[in-house]
This record gives sequence, C-alpha cells and structure tokens, in this order.
Amino acid sequence: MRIDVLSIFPSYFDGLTLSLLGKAQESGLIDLRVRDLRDWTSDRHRTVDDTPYGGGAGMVMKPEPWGLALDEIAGSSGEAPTERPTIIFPSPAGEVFTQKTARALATREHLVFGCGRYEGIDERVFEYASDLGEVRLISLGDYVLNGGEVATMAMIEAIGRLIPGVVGNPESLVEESHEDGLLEYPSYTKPASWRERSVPDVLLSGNHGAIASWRREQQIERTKRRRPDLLPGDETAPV
Ligand SMILES: COc1cccc(COC(=O)c2cn[nH]c2)c1
Repeated sequence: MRIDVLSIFPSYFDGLTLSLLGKAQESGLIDLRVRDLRDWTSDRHRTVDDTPYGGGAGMVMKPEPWGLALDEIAGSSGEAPTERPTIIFPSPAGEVFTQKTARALATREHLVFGCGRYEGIDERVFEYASDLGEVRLISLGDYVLNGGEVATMAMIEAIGRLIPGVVGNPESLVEESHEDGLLEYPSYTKPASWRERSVPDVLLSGNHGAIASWRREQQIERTKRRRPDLLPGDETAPV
C-alpha cells in the first residue's frame, strides 16, 4: 500500500517510522510518503492560508497549494495506472472512523491523507479532489483538534496494522475490541496473585471450553456496561 500524507507539519509523522509501521515500510509493505504542503506554494512566505469570505474568525487554507499537490500526488503522475486513490481529509464534519472503516481502507492500494489546519480547507478542494479519487471526510470523534495530523496518525496506525504481514501474528488481530462488534475480554499474566489480587480461577483451569465461555460473557458484560450502543437490540443475539 502506498500512503501519501500532505501536511504543513510533516515532522509530526516522524513517529510512524518507528516500530511496527517502521518495519512495514522497510519491508515495502507500506510505502509512506510525507510531503510538506508548502512545497506547492510560490510566494516568499510560502503562504497556505487566507481570511474567510463572508467574514468570521480564523483563517482558511487556500485552494491553490492543495490543487497543485493533489495533481502531483493523486493525479496519474506517470506511474503505472492503479486504482484511483482514496483521498482522506480528517475533519470534525466527517463520517466517524470505526474498525469497519479501517478494515475497508486496509484493502486499498493508495491512500492520500490531507491534513487541514486553521478553520479548515477551502470547500472547492474537496470538490476538485473528487475528480482525482474517492474523497472521504473522516472524523475520529465528536471533538475538535487543531489539525488533521493526529487523526491521520491514528488512522494510519489502525489501517496499517490490518495489512497482511504488518503484524507478526495475525491471530492477535482477531480477539480484540471491535473485531467482533464487542469490547475485548480482560487479560491477565503472571504472577497468579499480585498485591492480594488473584487471576480468575477459570483461566488457570485448563478447561478451554469454560475459558472461552467466560471470555464471551466478559465481552458481553463489558460492552453492556461501557458501550451499550454497540449492542444490537437483543444483546444475547449472536454478534
Ligand atoms: C479539514 O478541516 C479541519 C478543520 C479543523 C480541524 C481539522 C482537524 O480534524 C479534526 O479536528 C478532527 C478529526 N476528527 N475529529 C476531529 C480539520
């Protein structure tokens, strides 16, 4: 998978070269290219923002740099024609990102992330970008960040770890929260007793059927308690 990131703070993404995603890049599973949006400005101050038409506080990101950058990155830049890229703009006004979104995006060949700053990006950029690829405005949740970089980091990690070969043991991707629509069961490791607190006996029983049932009960109980919104109407229905 090729992932392009456009940001006025490209060094935000230095962290992605570490650990898991770092190895994925070395092995060629992920081709991550982080670019500074200011590289597509032409004035001395490398200006990327201006005042909003219609007034209002703050600044809006100018369309010109975005248009030039997207033409180069998302346009058919002479490389072998592959599927059109999916162009993602993190935004508080976007669809909510879930594990389902991550799974769907992990199947794509080419993702482009456009990190907004200030009060946002000129709306015409999203319209123009839809001629170059599938445009998705995606929100991590109902809160506002100062820019799209943190949301992009989170999405790249959530998507990247689902790409076959990135995570050593794919089994570890199966039993985790949201994979089966429920929160994950509690985990324990040695010592069996720690500060007067013991590991649930069932987990020491060696009875794999009982352990599986106990874990499923824990998933349902936790989901009911912390995230009832995830449960279908009838919480005993198979998820
Ligand atoms: C594209 O325009 C803007 C404007 C303002 C902030 C941002 C950054 O994204 C978020 O704030 C966000 C993402 N998920 N939840 C919140 C983008």
